[in-house]
Amino acid sequence: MSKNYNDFISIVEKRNPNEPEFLQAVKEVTEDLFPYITENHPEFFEQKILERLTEPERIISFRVTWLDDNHEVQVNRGYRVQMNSAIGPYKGGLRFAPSVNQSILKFLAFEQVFKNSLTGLPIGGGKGGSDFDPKGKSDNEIMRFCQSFMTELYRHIGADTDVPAGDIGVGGREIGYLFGQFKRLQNNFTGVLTGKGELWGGSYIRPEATGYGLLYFVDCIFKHQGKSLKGKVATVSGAGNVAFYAVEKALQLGAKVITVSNSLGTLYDPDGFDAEKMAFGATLGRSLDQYPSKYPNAQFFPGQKPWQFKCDIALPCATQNELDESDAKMLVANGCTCVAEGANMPSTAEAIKVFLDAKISFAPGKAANAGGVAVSGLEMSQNSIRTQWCTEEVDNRLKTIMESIHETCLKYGKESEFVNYLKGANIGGFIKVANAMKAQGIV
Ligand SMILES: NC(=O)C1=CN([C@@H]2O[C@H](COP(=O)(O)OP(=O)(O)OC[C@H]3O[C@@H](n4cnc5c(N)ncnc54)[C@H](O)[C@@H]3O)[C@@H](O)[C@H]2O)C=CC1
Ligand SMILES: O=C(O)CCC(=O)C(=O)O
Repeated sequence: MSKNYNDFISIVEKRNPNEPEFLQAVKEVTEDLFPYITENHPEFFEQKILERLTEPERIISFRVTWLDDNHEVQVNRGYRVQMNSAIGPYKGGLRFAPSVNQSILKFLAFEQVFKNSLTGLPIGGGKGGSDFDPKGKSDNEIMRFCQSFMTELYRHIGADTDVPAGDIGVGGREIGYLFGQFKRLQNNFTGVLTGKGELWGGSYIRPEATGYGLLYFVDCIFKHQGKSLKGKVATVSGAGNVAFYAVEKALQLGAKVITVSNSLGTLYDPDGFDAEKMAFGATLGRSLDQYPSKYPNAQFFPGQKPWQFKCDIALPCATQNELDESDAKMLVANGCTCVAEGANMPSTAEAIKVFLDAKISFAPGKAANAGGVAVSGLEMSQNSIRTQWCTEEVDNRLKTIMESIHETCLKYGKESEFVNYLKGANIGGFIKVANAMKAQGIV
């Protein structure tokens, strides 16, 4: 392998043309890994560990044909990117969104490898999904799509091979339809998916885990600085699974949350949300603009992002590249001291540079949002030993895992003036996978 970083990147660029998100994720990780390997593990260069890590073990792409409610034939494309299985079965969510393409799934699968390693659990990395748009579809259409998707995917996954879960556009309902079809095809009740219902093999706290875990991580950051979350003002983007439970836990920890958002715009409530307001917000679906009719101090800003509002903590929980350089500059100028990513790669490379230059606490998704996949890993364990742990047990384990990820980030990311959480997460996630690859030979 090339020991020159620019040569390495230009090879990856040539091998993956037209995949900007994947290249962005590779650069975000390998910029930290290259100097670390040079200094500590030059043997990884001979073994081409980085070149192997950036080449998926397998990519499956397939046609998904289904009938809509008007009896019209619809055709979508399905994918599963099986990125790396050095430390366990492939593990990672399925995304259903019209923007889904191979580049996005490869970036997500790549990130997942490091994230899953950071949890300390024996899970490899993968990701999948489809360009199917669930918005505006009936329940029956969603079910027919999920059944058709699984009719192809089932032959590539399994409890010890590859265990998908949810992501954008895939929640408990979709996991139910996917699981039902897998069971019908295989005549086999097995832990092949996580995020299952609590009555049929799911783990308590899985729906909450990503958002709760994010706040447990932020709590660690503040405690490490001898501070508390009490009274801190937080801005949140997104209004889905991750955002909702992030707001809930932030409120429980004493923070004041003033925004949520969706692709239509941002809802700003200067008085802060509370449990009752959140419950009302949850009834609105995508119509967040209806919220001020009940809480007139609030305002909906169509087409705008939450980062213009003064805050101590920013929690991007919507989607990739939703926070750019100008947003980052605004956050820093307004006194924000902590940005923790609930979404995967929500900050652009330029935004990250602004945060690192300003030496504020920047917690990348692979560390800060690892709580979701961690509880998925715990769901796999519960399925294997045919038991179900109570809510408190899972929540305690989640907290412990987030604390240990924070410790790993400190171990590899502590610099003289501040903690470089990005570097800490990149190196901490890499080391176990690289050593496992080395032990398993040239495969
Ligand atoms: N669900 C999980 O357990 C995990 C999810 N993530 C990541 O968290 C993010 C959110 O996922 P979920 O909450 O599960 O999905 P979701 O489908 O429940 O919610 C996504 C939310 O983001 C909003 N959104 C989408 N595009 C947007 C845009 N361009 N601008 C503003 N808002 C936009 C949607 O309106 C929706 O409110 C994704 O990046 C996902 O990969 C990361 C770890 C685990
Ligand atoms: O729970 C899982 O397996 C995957 C969660 C996920 O997709 C993610 O961490 O981005």
